[in-house]
Amino acid sequence: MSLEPRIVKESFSHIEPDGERATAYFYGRLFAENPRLRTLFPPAMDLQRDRLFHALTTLVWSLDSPDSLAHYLSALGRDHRKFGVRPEHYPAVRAALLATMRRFSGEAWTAATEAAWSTAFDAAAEIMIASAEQDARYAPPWWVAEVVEHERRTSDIAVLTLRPSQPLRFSAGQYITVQTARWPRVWRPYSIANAPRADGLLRLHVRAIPGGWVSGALVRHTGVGDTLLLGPALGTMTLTADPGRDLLLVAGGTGLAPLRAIAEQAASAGRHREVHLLFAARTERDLYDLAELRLLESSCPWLRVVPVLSDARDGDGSSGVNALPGTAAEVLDRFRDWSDHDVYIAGPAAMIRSTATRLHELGVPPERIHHDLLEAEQREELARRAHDRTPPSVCPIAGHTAPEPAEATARASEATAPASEPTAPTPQPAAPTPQPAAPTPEPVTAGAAPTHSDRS
Ligand SMILES: NC(=O)C1=CN([C@@H]2O[C@H](COP(=O)(O)OP(=O)(O)OC[C@H]3O[C@@H](n4cnc5c(N)ncnc54)[C@H](O)[C@@H]3O)[C@@H](O)[C@H]2O)C=CC1
Repeated sequence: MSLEPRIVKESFSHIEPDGERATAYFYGRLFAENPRLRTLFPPAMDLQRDRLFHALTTLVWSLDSPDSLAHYLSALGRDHRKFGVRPEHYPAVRAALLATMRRFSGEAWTAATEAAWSTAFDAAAEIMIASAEQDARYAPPWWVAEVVEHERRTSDIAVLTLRPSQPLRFSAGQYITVQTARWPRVWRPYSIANAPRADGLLRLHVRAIPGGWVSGALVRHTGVGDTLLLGPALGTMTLTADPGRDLLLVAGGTGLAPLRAIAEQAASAGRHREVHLLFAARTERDLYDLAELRLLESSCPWLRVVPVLSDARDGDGSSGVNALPGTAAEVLDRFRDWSDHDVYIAGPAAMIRSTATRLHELGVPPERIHHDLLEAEQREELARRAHDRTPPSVCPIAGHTAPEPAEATARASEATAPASEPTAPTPQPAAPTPQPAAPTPEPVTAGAAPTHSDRS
């Protein structure tokens, strides 16, 4: 049977306003019919519901664009290997999903709607399963990586250098998900801040956000010699083949990470494209990588680095680093005509929006402005919800000591990542050595959506 995007979208619009209740029903149904699956998930399911709904929304609204849908689902299938998802998990999810749609569509649910959803789910599952199987031929489901350098650049920002135990293939601009021994089963996304290197090392820029379990652990409780788990590289904001255009890179805060990687990639590509890198931060203190960027700049005549400080308008220290006052969007017209450049933007969602809008006004065609706005928005929404949540009365992860006050709120939300099978536990602080060859089974919906989600 052929895909019926119109029917699927129409019926989805019935449940979309009721998404929160529908996803709660979905998981209730899934676990009622497959009690064994419940043990694979953590007690607090709220963030997990958000992720499922995001994945479903992406799927439904991409049905008209088969290429981008296939790309999205392939990445989702590959990424789900780290949860131990197997083909036999899909029918349980299919049954729970159809039951949910039926329940929340009311009289709008017909035989034709059911057939359209069944076909859409089967097509999606087929792509995810095939992608996972193909990936399994040359890559592990996850990587074990040793921290070989840990630099605290500010009180809340650290730059980590990691050595994966096996080669981890990626393109400059992509991100990986990270799990710490301190928070088993909780994965958070971080961009890789370097282009691929012969020695395989990866760098991450991490800001500890309020209520962020993983970011707090990576910045404050991780050191050289510690072990992390990494998921596969994901994301589409990569450098386009050199069309002869120069580059403008606009970074906001730790959004610098993927753009640094792209600058390095451009440098290694032979003909040097001229690169302008605007590093926008709030205060001079937040220019956590400026010293390194200046070093890079001094050895690369094609690179120009410009710090921009939004909260230092009255000469309160910005002069020391020769920064422009204002936001990235506000200073764009002080340089040159960007209309013949390829532009990449990374940082807070609002900063991406205002910068892209301004560039458009300045004559840069939209197809030359690259960013991950949708992921940034979802990431911030998840981080906001995580911050708003009340802490659980008991620690959700067996064997952990009581949370520190600053981490308590985070636990309530970040414990929503998929849990692993008891027989093959994910690494604990004392024994952080998972076996890539023996992934732990997870339901297919676990960790859905490469949201890049909350970079918390
Ligand atoms: N760590 C990583 O690997 C990556 C992080 N990101 C994202 O980048 C963001 C960086 O956050 P922080 O370092 O805390 O940055 P921040 O909040 O300190 O802001 C960085 C810059 O963005 C500007 N900005 C912030 N809000 C704005 C608004 N509403 N309108 C216009 N400009 C605004 C600030 O003025 C500043 O110049 C996070 O959302 C993070 O998720 C993106 C890619 C990679």
